[in-house]
Amino acid sequence: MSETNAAILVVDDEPDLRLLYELTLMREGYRVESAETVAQARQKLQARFDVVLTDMRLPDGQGMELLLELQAAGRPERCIVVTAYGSAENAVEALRAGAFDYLAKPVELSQLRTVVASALQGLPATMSSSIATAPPTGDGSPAAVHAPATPADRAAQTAACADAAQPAPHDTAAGAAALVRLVGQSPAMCAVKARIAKVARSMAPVHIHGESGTGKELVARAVHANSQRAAGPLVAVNCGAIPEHLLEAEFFGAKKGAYTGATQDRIGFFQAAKGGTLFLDEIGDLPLAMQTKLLRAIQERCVRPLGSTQEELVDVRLISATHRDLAAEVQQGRFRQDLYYRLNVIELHIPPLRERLQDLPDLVQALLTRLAADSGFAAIHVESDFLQALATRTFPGNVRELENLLHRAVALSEDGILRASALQDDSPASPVPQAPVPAPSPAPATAAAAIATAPAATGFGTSYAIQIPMAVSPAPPVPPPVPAAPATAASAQPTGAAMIVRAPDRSADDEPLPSDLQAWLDAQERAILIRALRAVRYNRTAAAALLGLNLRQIRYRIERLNIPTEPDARE
Ligand SMILES: Nc1ncnc2c1ncn2[C@@H]1O[C@H](COP(=O)(O)OP(=O)(O)OP(=O)(O)O)[C@@H](O)[C@H]1O
Repeated sequence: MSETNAAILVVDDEPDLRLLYELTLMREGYRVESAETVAQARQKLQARFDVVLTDMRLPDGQGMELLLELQAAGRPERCIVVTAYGSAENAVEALRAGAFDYLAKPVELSQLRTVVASALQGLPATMSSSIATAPPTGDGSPAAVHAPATPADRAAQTAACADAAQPAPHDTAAGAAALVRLVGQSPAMCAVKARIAKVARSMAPVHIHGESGTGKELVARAVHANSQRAAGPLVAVNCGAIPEHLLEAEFFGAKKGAYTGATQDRIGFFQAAKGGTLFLDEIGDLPLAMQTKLLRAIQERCVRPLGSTQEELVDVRLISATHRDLAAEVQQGRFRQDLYYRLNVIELHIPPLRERLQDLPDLVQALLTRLAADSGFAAIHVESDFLQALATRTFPGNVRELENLLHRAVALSEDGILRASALQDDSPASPVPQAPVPAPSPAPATAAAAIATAPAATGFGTSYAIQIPMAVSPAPPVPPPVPAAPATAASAQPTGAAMIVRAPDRSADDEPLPSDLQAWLDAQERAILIRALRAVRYNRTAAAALLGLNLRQIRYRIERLNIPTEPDARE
C-alpha cells in the first residue's frame, strides 16, 4: 500500500505530545486526526483508520479500552499503545490483548516513525485510501467493519487443517506454503497452525516451546512467512552454538578493531534482521550476562555495535524457542525473569510426536518424499508392517528421530521396500506408554494411510490397526519449493505397499506454478542477494561480482527489494 495515503488517529491528552506526534506523522505524508479522550476517540472511530496510536492513560479511561473495543468489533486498525517508562506489564498486557506494538515514553521520534511504518506494512490499499465511514454502533464504541482480511487473517481462516494443507489462492503463497510444510493434521497440529496464523500478524514476541525435534524452527519460519514482515529477512540463530566471547559482536555487530580478529566492520544479527524477524533458537542456552544485554536491546529498542559510539535502532520481530522449561530455569536463577517475561508474550507450544501419532502417515510420506530424491530409488514402497512397527514407538527425539530412522531404513534397504524387519536394529528408545488413544484426524486429505483405533483399543502397543489404501493420493499442489509427491493408484505395486513415495521428478513441467509470478521471482532474487551479501560480509562490490552484476545493478536491486544492508555498507 502507499503509506502516504495512510490515515492515523493519535489519542493523547497532552497537547504538546499530541502535536509532536501529529507533526512527525504528517511529515511522513500520513493523514492524521487526533483525540484527547477515550470518548473523543470513540467518536472519531466512527470512521476508519489504518493505525491508532493511543496513550495508555487518558483523562476518562484507558487506551486499552479502545484497543479491546476495536478487537471486539473485528476492526482492522492496527493499534500502537504508548506506555509509561519502564512499564513492562502494560506493554506485555497490550501486546497480549492484540496491540500491534507499543512505544515506551519518552517516545523517540525515530522509533515512532519506524513502528508506524511497520504497522502499515502489508495493509490492503483499500484501507488507507480514505478515512471511510464505518456505520455507528449506537453505544459509541467503534463500529465493526468487515474489512478485507489481511494475509494472516486469511491464513487463520484457512488454517483449519484441511485447508491449510491445500492452500486456497493466497496473498502470500510463501505463508501458505510454510503452513503446508508443517506436516500434520491431528487436532493438536491444526491448533498449532491456527495459532501461528493468528499470532503472526502483530509484532508481539513469540516464544515457542517444545521438545527437541518437534519442529520449532519450522514453526518460527511459518510465523515469519505469515507475518507482514514476510518480505523481510528471517535470521535464525542457534544461541547455544556461539562461543560466549563472540556473542555480543554476533548479536549487535562490531567495528573494525573492536576485538582481536575484528579485521573489518561487521553487522550483527539485529541489523541483519532489520525489517524482518530474528529467531533466537535455544534461547535458554544464553549466558546470564548476554541475557542482560539482550533485555536492554529489547527494552531500549536499540543496539550499539562493539567499539561504536553510535546506537542503532532495532527493527525486528523476535521469536525465541527452547526445549527447556524456561519457567523452571527462571526459578533456578539460570534465566532472567524480566527477559522471560519480555520474550514470552505469546507462547506457542508444540506437542511431542507421541501425542499426535496420527500424524505419522503424513509425516512418513512427507519425509520420504524428501529422502526419495537422494535415495537412488525411483520409488520407495512402505509395507504396512513397517507403519505398524512405527506406530508402537514413542519417539523421544520426535520428528527428527523419525526422519533419521527413515533415512537409515532407506539407506539400508536394497530394493526400496521398507519392511518392519528394517526397524529391528532400530530398537524403540522407550517403552510404549499406555496412553489413551488419540482420535484420528478427520478425514485426512492427503494421508496415504490413517492410523485408526482397532476395536476395544486400549493403548498403542496392540491396539492400532493401519488402514491401508493401495496407493498414496497425490499430495496437494503447493507453491514451490515444497515438493509434491505424486503417486497414483496406477503406481501401486504388487508388493501391496501401504504407501509408495516416488522420487520427485525435477522436470520443470512438474513444478507447481506460482500464483503470483512477480512475487515469486522477487522472493527468489531477494534470497539470492541476501545470501551473496552475507557471504562477502555485505561488501556490495564483491556480492555483485559473485552474481555477475556490476555495482550499479546490485545497488538498484538492493534498493528495489528493500534489502537491509549495514548503514555504511562498503562498496
Ligand atoms: N511437522 C513437521 N513436518 C515436517 N517436518 C518436520 C515437522 N516437524 C519437524 N520436522 C522436521 O524435523 C526436523 C527437526 O525439526 P526442527 O529443527 O524444526 O526441530 P526443533 O524443535 O527446532 O529441534 P531442536 O529443539 O533440536 O532445535 C527438521 O528436519 C524438520 O524439517
